[in-house]
Amino acid sequence: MRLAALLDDQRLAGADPVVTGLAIDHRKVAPGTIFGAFVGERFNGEDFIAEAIAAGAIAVVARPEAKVEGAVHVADTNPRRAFAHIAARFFHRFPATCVAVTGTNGKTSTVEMTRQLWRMAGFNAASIGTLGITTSQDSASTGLTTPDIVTFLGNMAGLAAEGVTHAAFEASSHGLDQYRTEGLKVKAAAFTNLSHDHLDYHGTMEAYLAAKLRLFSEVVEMDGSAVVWADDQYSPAVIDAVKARGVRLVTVGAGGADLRLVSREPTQLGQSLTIAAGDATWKVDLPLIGAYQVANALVSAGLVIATGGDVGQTLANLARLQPVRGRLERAAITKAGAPVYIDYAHTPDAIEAALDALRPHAAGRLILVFGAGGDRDQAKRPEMGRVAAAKADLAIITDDNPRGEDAALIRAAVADGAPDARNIGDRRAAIAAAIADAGADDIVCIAGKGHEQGQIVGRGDAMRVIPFDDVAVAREEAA
Ligand SMILES: CC(=O)N[C@H]1[C@@H](OP(=O)(O)OP(=O)(O)OC[C@H]2O[C@@H](n3ccc(=O)[nH]c3=O)[C@H](O)[C@@H]2O)O[C@H](CO)[C@@H](O)[C@@H]1O[C@H](C)C(=O)N[C@@H](C)C(=O)N[C@H](CCC(=O)O)C(=O)O
Ligand SMILES: Nc1ncnc2c1ncn2[C@@H]1O[C@H](COP(=O)(O)OP(=O)(O)OP(=O)(O)O)[C@@H](O)[C@H]1O
Ligand SMILES: N[C@H](CCC[C@H](N)C(=O)O)C(=O)O
Ligand SMILES: [Mg+2]
Repeated sequence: MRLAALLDDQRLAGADPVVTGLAIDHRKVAPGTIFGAFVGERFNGEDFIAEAIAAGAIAVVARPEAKVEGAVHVADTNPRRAFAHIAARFFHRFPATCVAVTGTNGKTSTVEMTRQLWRMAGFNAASIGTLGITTSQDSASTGLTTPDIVTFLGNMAGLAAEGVTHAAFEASSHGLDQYRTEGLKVKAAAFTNLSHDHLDYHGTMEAYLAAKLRLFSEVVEMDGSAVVWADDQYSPAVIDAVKARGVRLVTVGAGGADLRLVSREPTQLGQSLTIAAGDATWKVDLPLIGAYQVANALVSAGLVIATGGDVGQTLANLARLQPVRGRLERAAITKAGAPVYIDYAHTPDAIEAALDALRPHAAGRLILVFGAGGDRDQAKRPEMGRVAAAKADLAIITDDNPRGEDAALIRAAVADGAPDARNIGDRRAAIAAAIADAGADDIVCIAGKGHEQGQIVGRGDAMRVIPFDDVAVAREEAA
C-alpha cells in the first residue's frame, strides 16, 4: 500500500513510497514504517522521532508542535486517534462482525461467552481480551487485555485472513482512553457494570466512566447497537449516552426491556432462568453458578441477537455454555470434602459478586484467599478488605502480583479494611492454610489471579514472573 492512498493525501503522490508497516515504538521501526509518536505516562514518543526517521520511518503521526524532519508529518491534535484510523486502513480487512465489551467486571467472561454462542450458531468466531486470542481451534496469550493498536488491528486482520467472520473484543478503559482498540467497524458495543477500579490511572469515577462512555458516544457504528446491562448503578448514564448518539439500544437484566430476567433459581449444577423477550417467555438451564454469570450470559446473548442471531436459538444455546477459565472455576475438592473455586475477582465489587455467588452453595463457612496487585489502584485495597470481612467467614490476605511495591505494605493496606483477616504473604502457604482449615460443608474461594500463570515481582528491568497457577496449586495442596 502506498503512503498517499493510506493518508488520503494526493499532495504526496509525487514521491509516493510504499508503506511496509506501522510502529508506535521507535525500536520497532523498519524502512517504510509509519511511526506514531505519542505522549505517554513514562515517555514522550516525540523524543524518539529523529531515531525513528533514521531507522527508516517515512511518516510520523504526531501533534502539530512535534518536530519532524526528513519524513511526512501527519499532524493531529489527537495523534493516537489519527494513527488508529491510518492503521485500520493499512490492515483494512477485518472480521465482518466485530463487537466490543466494556465495564469494570465481566468483559473477559462476556467476550468468551459471545464467542461460544456464535460458534454454536455455526460461525467461525474469535474473542480477544485478557485470555489472549481465542478461536475454536486455538488460544494465544498477548500479555495485556488490549495490547497496542498495531498488535490489536494486526491480530484482527490475521483472524479475518484465517476465515473468522465474528469477533468479540474487550475494550478496557485504558484501551479506550489510549485509542488502542480503534478504527475497525464495531457493530455492537456492550456495557456490563462500573465500580471502583483503575482510579490510579483515571483519577475519578467520572473520568473512568467518561473513558468507557466513548465506546458508545464515538466508537460504535451509527447503524450498530448498544447492549446495556440494565441493573447497574451506572446503567442510566450509559443509556443516556446511547440515546444521545442515536444508536439502537438493547437492554438486558431484571430492568431490561429486550431480554428481561424474570427469575433465577439455583439448581445443583447451575441456575434455572426465566427470560422474557418480546411476547415470549423462555426457560433456560444455565450450567454456571452465580448472579454475575447470568449477567454476562445475558449481555452475550444480547450481543449475538443484536448482530442478527435468532432469539430462541441464542437463548436455548445458553444451556450449553462452557465455564470461562478462572471465573468461578472449580479446581479441586479437599480431602475433607470442601470444593475449591478459583476466581479472578480483583476489585471490591467482584469479590462481593464472587462470594455472593458461592454463598447459597455453602452449608458451612466461606473461606476467602485474596490480595491486591502492586503498582495499581491503591484506593481499592481497604475496600477489598472491607468486602472480604463482611462477606467471608474467614479471610486470608496474601500476595497477588506485588510488582514494584513492598508486598507487606500492600497486604497491610488491604488489612486496614479487614483487621481480623489472617495475613500470609506466600500465596501457596495461604492456599494451603485455607484448604487445611476447610471442613466438609465449607467452600474455599481463591480470588485475584484466575487464569494467570505467574506471580509478578519487581518493576522495570528487575521485573520477574515467578510461575504460579492457582488451579494447579489448589490441586496440589488439596491432594
Ligand atoms: C498506563 C498504561 O496503560 N500504559 C500503556 C501505554 O503506555 P504509554 O502510552 O503511557 O507509553 P509510555 O511507556 O509512556 O511511552 C510513550 C510512547 O513512547 C513510545 N516509546 C517509549 C520508549 C521508547 O524507548 N521508545 C518509544 O517509542 C511508546 O511506545 C509509547 O507509544 O501504552 C503502552 C503501549 O500500548 C502499554 O504497553 C502501556 O501498558 C502498561 C505496560 C500497562 O501495564 N498497562 C495496564 C495498566 C493496562 O493497560 N491494563 C489494561 C487492563 C485493564 C483491565 O482489563 O482491567 C489493558 O487493557 O491491558
Ligand atoms: N457481571 C459481573 N458483575 C460483577 N462481578 C463480575 C461480573 N463478571 C465478572 N465478575 C467478577 O470479576 C472477575 C473478573 O471477571 P472477568 O475476567 O470476566 O472481568 P474483566 O472485566 O475482563 O476483568 P479485567 O478488568 O481484569 O479484564 C470475575 O472473576 C468475577 O469475580
Ligand atoms: N486487568 C487487571 C488485572 C489485575 C489482576 C490482578 N492479579 C493484579 O495483578 O492486580 C488490571 O490490570 O488491573
Ligand atoms: Mg478482562
